[in-house]
Amino acid sequence: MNVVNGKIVFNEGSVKRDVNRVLVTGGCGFIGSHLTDRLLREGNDVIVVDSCFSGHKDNISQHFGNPRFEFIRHDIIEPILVEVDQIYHLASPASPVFYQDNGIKTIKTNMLGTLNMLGLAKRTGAVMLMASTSEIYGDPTVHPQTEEYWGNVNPIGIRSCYDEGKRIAETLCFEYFRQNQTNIRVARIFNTYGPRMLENDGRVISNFVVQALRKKPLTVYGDGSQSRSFCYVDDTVDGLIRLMNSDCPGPINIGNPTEYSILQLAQTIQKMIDPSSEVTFKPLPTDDPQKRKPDISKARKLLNWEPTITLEDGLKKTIADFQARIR
Ligand SMILES: O=c1ccn([C@@H]2O[C@H](COP(=O)(O)OP(=O)(O)O[C@H]3OC[C@@H](O)[C@H](O)[C@H]3O)[C@@H](O)[C@H]2O)c(=O)[nH]1
Repeated sequence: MNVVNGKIVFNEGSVKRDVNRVLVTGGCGFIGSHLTDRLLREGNDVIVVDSCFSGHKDNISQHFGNPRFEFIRHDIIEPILVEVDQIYHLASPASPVFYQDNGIKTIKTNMLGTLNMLGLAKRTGAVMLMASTSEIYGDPTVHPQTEEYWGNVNPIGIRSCYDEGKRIAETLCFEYFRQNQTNIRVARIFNTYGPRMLENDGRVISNFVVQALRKKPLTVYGDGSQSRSFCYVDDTVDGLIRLMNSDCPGPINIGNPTEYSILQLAQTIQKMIDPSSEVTFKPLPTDDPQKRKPDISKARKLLNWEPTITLEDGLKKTIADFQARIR
């Protein structure tokens, strides 16, 4: 930097930084905290912004005291002024139990929160990665789901606060991209699991693991013929980072294409934890998607990414984590 005729002049390249300043919204959550770990490991400066509505400070407390790390308790439905180079926008309740608990808040987080993050990206010139979801495909009539599929969402159902919230978030991203050339990346994240899921999270893997460990029956909803494809969190995080560092706006499916019925999943977890545990059948929740499996051709081609961790290996790590946390 020089002062010429009383004015501050930056030399070319003088404002270039050798580290990225990265904002992670929802950084206290399950995926957000694993992402934060990896970004810090790779030498980035990380600011986590989280309202702690469904995330927990405990997930990031290992970084307190690290000068490269900051935590701000803030609800992104209100704007925030920070200077950053990259934004990973993950903030939103994601488990059906949590996002349905206060549907209006889920909509506000995804609509107003995304608007605020896009405004921040526009002002700072940061790249903004939107954590969208396979739920935007609703109860899909195309299988496996490609990014070209527009989805089958009930706009007034109990899941729509999340599904439509994420759909409007994607729309906002692409309007900012078209109107302002805001640098966006849209990831459609499929079912993800791993250490740090809450024991009362309500999602299927955490429910089954906790139930089997506590010697309670595994609660299969419906007849268990509905399917999902489960991606271990480290693979998901790797996909998000590759997408951020690519030049592809997306949308891109990030998920594991190996499909299981929910009954198969229950039997796998039973075998791994306690073969004598029971399965009990409960009513299927309204609008529960019948099948889900990502087509990841685009991620393979554009990001050179695919999941590397098998369900069995991922479950071993997840079970060990729950074993250490619960009695
Ligand atoms: O105890 C349970 C919990 C869930 N289930 C079933 O297991 C399947 C998966 O349910 P989950 O709640 O784990 O997750 P869902 O696939 O319904 O939704 C998820 O989709 C992708 C992400 O964006 C979100 O994390 C979440 O909305 C559903 O068919 C559900 O009915 C059970 O059979 N028993």
